[in-house]
Order: sequence, then C-alpha cells, then structure tokens
Amino acid sequence: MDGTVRSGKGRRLLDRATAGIPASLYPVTHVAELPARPADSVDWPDWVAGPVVEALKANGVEAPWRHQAEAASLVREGEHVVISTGTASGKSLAYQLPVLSALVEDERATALYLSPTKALGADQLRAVSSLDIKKARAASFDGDTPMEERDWVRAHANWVFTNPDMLHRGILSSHARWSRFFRRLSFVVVDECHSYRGVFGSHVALLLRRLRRVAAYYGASPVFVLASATTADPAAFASKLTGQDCVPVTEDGSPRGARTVALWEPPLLSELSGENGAPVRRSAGAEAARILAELVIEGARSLAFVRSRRGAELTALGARRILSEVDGALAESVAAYRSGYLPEERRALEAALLSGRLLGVATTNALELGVDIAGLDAVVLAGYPGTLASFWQQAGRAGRAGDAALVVFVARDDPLDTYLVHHPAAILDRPVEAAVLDPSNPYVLGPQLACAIAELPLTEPEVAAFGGDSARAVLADLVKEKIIRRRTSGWYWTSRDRPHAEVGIRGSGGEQIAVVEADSGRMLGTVDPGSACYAVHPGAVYLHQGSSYVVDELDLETGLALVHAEDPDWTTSPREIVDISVLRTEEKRVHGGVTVNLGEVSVSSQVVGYLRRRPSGEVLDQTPLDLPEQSLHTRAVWYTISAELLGASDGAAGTGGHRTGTEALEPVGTGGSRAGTEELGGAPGTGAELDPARVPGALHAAEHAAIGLLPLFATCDRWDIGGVSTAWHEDTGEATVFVHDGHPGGAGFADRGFAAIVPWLAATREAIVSCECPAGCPSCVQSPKCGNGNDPLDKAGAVAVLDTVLGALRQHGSVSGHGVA
Ligand SMILES: Nc1ncnc2c1ncn2[C@@H]1O[C@H](COP(=O)(O)OP(=O)(O)OP(=O)(O)O)[C@@H](O)[C@H]1O
Repeated sequence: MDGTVRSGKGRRLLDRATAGIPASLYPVTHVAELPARPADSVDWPDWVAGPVVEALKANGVEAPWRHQAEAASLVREGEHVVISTGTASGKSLAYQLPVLSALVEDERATALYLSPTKALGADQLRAVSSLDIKKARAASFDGDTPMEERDWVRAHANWVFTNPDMLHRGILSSHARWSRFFRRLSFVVVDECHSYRGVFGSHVALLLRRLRRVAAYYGASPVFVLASATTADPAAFASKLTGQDCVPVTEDGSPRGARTVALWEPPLLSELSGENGAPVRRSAGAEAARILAELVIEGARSLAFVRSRRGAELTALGARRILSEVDGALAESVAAYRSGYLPEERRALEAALLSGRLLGVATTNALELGVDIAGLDAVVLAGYPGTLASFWQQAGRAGRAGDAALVVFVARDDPLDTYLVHHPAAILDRPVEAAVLDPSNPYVLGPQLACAIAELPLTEPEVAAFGGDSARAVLADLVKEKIIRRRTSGWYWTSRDRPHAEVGIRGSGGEQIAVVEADSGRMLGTVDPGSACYAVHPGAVYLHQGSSYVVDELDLETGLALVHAEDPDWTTSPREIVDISVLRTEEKRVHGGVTVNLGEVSVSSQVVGYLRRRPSGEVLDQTPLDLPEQSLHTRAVWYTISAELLGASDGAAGTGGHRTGTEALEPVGTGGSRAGTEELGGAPGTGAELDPARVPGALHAAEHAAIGLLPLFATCDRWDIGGVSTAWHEDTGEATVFVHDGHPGGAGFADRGFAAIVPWLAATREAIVSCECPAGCPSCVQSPKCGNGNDPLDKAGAVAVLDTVLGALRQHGSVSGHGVA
C-alpha cells in the first residue's frame, strides 16, 4: 500500500461518520492529514546489562528506538533527564534500562518510581515485574500496601513504586526507617511529570526538594529521570519541578501511522433552549455516541474520550442504542470503561479491544494514562480535555505503524472548544503548552517548609533550594507563629508531632472537609475548605471514583459533608457571587486609556444557589442556597478601560437608546470600521462606542469568555480560575475586568494570563466572533458558574470591548511600572 491509500482509511472512516448529514448541518470545520513516521531503531547501548536485554527481547522489544537509547545513556552518565515524546513512544524503557542495569550490577543500589496515580504505578510495577529480572526486587508502597508487607519493602525492595502522597506522608515523614533505602538511592523516576501542575505541581516540586535533602543526609545524590507527554520546553519545566538542570530528549523515534484529524462542531438545536432562552448545541457526548456507532458499523476499533464517567456511560449507551437497530450483535461490542481502575480490568479491556471482541469503548480520561492501548483505528474526543498535552495523549491511541487512523475532536458547548474548532492551528500547529507551577507560593511553601524542617533541621545554605527570599519570608512567619525555632545553626522543629498529616498536597491546605456517606459512615474523600461550598453544597451531585452521590448536608463548623448514593439524570452547577479588592499591584502596563495589571487580590465569594441541568444542556431549575461568604487571598490579572474609550463617540452618545444584549452580533463583529480585519482584532485609536447601559453586560461577557480561554495559555481548568467584571471598581476607579487564580496564593495562572495578554484576549475575541449564535450562549459568553444567572450579557458589546483593549495594546505599546498614570 502506498501512503495515499493508507491515509485514505482515516478519510473513509470520516465519510462514514458524516454519512447522511445534510450539507446545511455539516459539522466538520476542518480536516488535517498527519503523515506516518517510520521507526528509528538503534543497537542496544553496550552498557545495558545482559539480563536486561534478554528479558526485553523475550518481551518483544528487539531493539530500542533512538530516543530511548539516547535518554537511557544520558541517565547512565549521571545527567538528570526529561524525556518528552508522544503517546506509547516507549518512555518506560528509557528509565528501565539504566535503573534495571544498575540494580543488576549493584546489590545495594535502590531506585524510587513516582506516578501521579496509584493505578499507573501498579501498571508500571507490573511491567517491570513481568520482565522477571532476578536481582530487581520491585515493590509498591502506597495506600493499598498491606501493613505486613510494608516492613518487607523497607528492608528488602530495591525499586519502590509509590506516589507523591505516600512519599510525603509515609516515607519522608519517617525517613529514619528508610535509611537503608536512602543510603544507596541512585535513581528517582518521575513518570507523567506533566501532570504536576498548578497547586499540586507546586507541592510536588517542594516535595522533590525535600526528597533530595533527605537523600543527601544519608549520603546519596540520585539521578532524576522524568517522563512527560510532549510539552513545550520540557527542560525548563523539569528543572523547575526538580530544582536541578535537566537535559531534554524530545526527538521521537517510535513509529506512527498516518492520521486524519477532523474538527467537529455539533449543530445548534432548534428544539431546546438553555438559560435566558439561549440556544444550545447537541451535546458532545451524544454526538460522540453517533460517531462511535458509525465507526463500529465500519468495523473500526475505536475509543471515545468523554469528560465525565456518567457522560462516558451515556455515550456508550447511546451508541449501543443506535447499533441495536442495525444489528444486535454489534451493540454488544460497545462498552463503557467501568471504574475501579484495577490493573486486571485494564488488561481485560486492552485484550478485548486488541482482539476485536470489543470495537467501541467510551471512557473518561482514566484510560488516558497507564494503559497499553495503541494502534486503534479511531479516537473520538468529546470535548477538549483541557490541555494540548492531554489532547495528543488521547489522540495518540489511534494509528499504528503501517496503518492509518481517524481522530475526531467534537466541541462541547464552551468558548474554548468553539475557538479550537474554528482555529485549527491552535490545535495542529501550536506547541504543547508548558505546565505551570509556582513553588514560591507562600501557601504551599509554608506547610512544605514546616514538613522539611520536621524531617531535618534546615540550614542557611539550604534555603536557596526552597526559593531563597520567598522562603526566607515564609520562615520568618513560621518563627513568629512559634511553629519553628531559629537558632544560629538553622531552623528547628519545635513540637513532638509531625506536621505531615495536616498537609494535603493535592489541595490548598487548611482543615479539609470530610465527605461521608451518611448510611454507612464511610469516608469517600475530602474537599478543600475553600471549595466546599462550591463542590459539596446541599443538593450538589458529587462524583467519587466514578460513583455518583448527592449531598444532603454541609456543616462547615464540624468539617463534614453528608451524602447518599444516587445517580440522578442531571448535573448541578453552583452559582456564586464574587467581589474583589486589590491588595497590591505588582505590575502595571499603561496603553493609552487601557491598563493591564498583575498583583495580589482578596476575593470574597458566596455560593447563592445551584442549577440543575440535563446532559443535553437543558436547564431544569435553579435552587437558592444560604451559605456563608468565603474569602480568598490570591493573584489576579486585570485590565481597566477609561470611560472615554468605552463611551459613545461624539454625537453618537445616547442617540441609539438602550441597546440590549439580544441584538445580533454582525454590526460589531464582522463589519464596520471597528471590525478586526486581522486575527488580532482591534483597530488602533477607536473606542468601544458603548452606551453606558451596555457596559456592564459587555464587560461581563468579555470576562466569561476570557475565563473560558485562559486554559489555552495557562494549563489550568476553567474551574481553577474565576473572574469579576464591573463598570466601575473602587480600587481602580475605572471599568475593570479581573481574572484570578482560584487557589490561595495563586498557582501561576494569572501570571500566565498577564504574560500572554495579547494572544489570550485575541483568542477570546475570536471565540466570541466564531460562534454563530445571535446573542450569547454557552459556546461563547455564558458561564456555567455565573452567580448572576448570566445576566446581563452583551455579546456584541464584549467584542467591542475586546477590540478596544487590543487596539490600545497595539497602538500604545507598553509603559511598565508602578503608579504610571
Ligand atoms: N523499542 C521498542 N520496540 C518495540 N516496542 C516497544 C519498544 N519500546 C516500547 N515498546 C512497546 O511500546 C508500548 C508503549 O510503551 P510505553 O507504555 O513505555 O510508552 P509510553 O510512552 O510510556 O506510553 P504513554 O504515552 O501511554 O505513557 C509498550 O507495549 C512497549 O512494550
């Protein structure tokens, strides 16, 4: 077969998926062909231990690919290495070669493997154990390890598989019991390291510094090997995460089949309406079900990634329903990936998909990592998975060497997805985003330094590794609070109790709220105090490991949320009202009548009710809630616009009367003197010409869309950030739009927004203009969590505001500094 014929298969599957759709409703906005890549294999490096080569050959690996050999040899030479290549490119082998060789050669050498989830750790342990290399005594040490096995692991294992949570609570906190292990610690493997972002990533960065310090105390200085999905500038990220220089290996030598990538926007439905009568699109999950069914009819082995577990089940059910009308037996070949995530279940699923017994599987991102499924005929992504890294990780499950495949990205009703299906370059030509983390966040540094000092007294020269001046300020506070003591030789822990149990590394700290099943008394999980009103308010649908619960009661005093098992046919979205005040402006850029700022803010928020929605997007009702106000000290990026720039130009003021947000977009977005003829939008020197009555709705809509688009630049989820807009803010004295981090102290998201203000706001404008709805819908300016019921919202006004801001940014360049008027 020649290349053309091969890529024809992806096209053929796409034709099948779109068969019968009338031209007026044709959903595909773009199709791209990604070429095949041949394998680049090399000889085994001569330092790799004989038994390791033999075991790998026996497992079907004849020779390493070039990137595997290169990364492994660098590690062998003692370099810290980050390997950042595509899905199923064999990253595991890159660390297995040096680690296993060292364990074979040196009886006393040890290694640590860290993965973000227990399931992935179990999978990797299984892969290593199945090689059956005598001298490698690999074992897991996590929450599931029985007490009686733990002593054996501490005393005998030479490769310990664990996760950051256990390293924090169960290993570093009692390092003396691990002295044998630490003394010869030669390697630390940090798998799927791109998932360490935001607050969690900041905690892990400091945890790895604690690990290095403890290892050094026992005389070891391990080599770090990091494996990452493809990401921009992996070396910078890995160095920030580990605090040491890391050499990147990014040239992918694994083979890959050709892929056809189609971007797909479901149609607006005429028969349903959402909030304030806005139109809604057919849900991405329902669309994915249709596509999956068509692919299965074609005999294609396909995986559909759906955002929630319930969504995955509905998609599988939808596909089965369609198929049962064609052929009952075909319906049986579609399944939802069930939770539990046990290694055996994953293996069974892999085998069923490989053998063709199963043709279609709908899954959450549980199958994104740690599953050895590759070479499928098609992958459907129902909704953008949040980052390009995840996008390509999921898409990478399709296409094996020598055979072509199809990838379909189905947009959800959301501004980011709308933007992406209309701007293919943002998916196809953009480097994968760098993961963002901020280890200098004082809310993360405080508890982490406390743990570090409880582990071993901290000396002055060690402060640099924890961030230098920012760490020093936090240490002074801890001394003041009498949590630690300052002596000439350093900082000391004062209490007999360890702080570790109190420090949650996946959240923002503070007393956690326990989520408990009322009937059984079983604790399901914990929620940050800051997000409790939001995540577990009375009536909320709470998902835990794929099972659904409804919250009966939230008691913030006792730190308890009581729930019962229930799987209703709706989801809930809380409504909150938010107020913000500026505590400190760190940076301010002035561009004529527009300023762009970065700094610290205090956000007070109150959840005032919640909406119940069907998976179709239809709103069932709104229930009011009476919950206390919460306050959050965090970071924000904000822009202000002068009254002159916002206002109507001479003669026009007031003449048009009060225009409401129900007018069509065309006059602003696509024509007239102010229309953005370039991608950037915004002609210089013009104002927004908004009647004052329209300003609140215009700013509000611009804020919602900007929150929706920031994840394109800051690797956050839109739920990790919030925003406030106001026609007049008392701290700025002008119309202001704020977008703030949702975690105490921030996680670097606002900083990214500030750094990328022009592309971010240009993309925001494009997302709004790309949506064909007349006056605002969830695909552009409506927000699922708006406390004001998405009212007022002025879609056309938002475009005018963004054009004005972008025009000013272009025309006036930047004047930086404090207090520049
Ligand atoms: N050099 C090789 N030759 C042939 N097969 C290989 C080679 N290296 C790895 N493999 C196989 O490729 C598959 C994927 O490997 P692995 O899971 O390590 O990839 P990965 O990059 O870690 O994947 P993911 O993107 O899912 O994290 C495995 O089945 C593995 O056995």
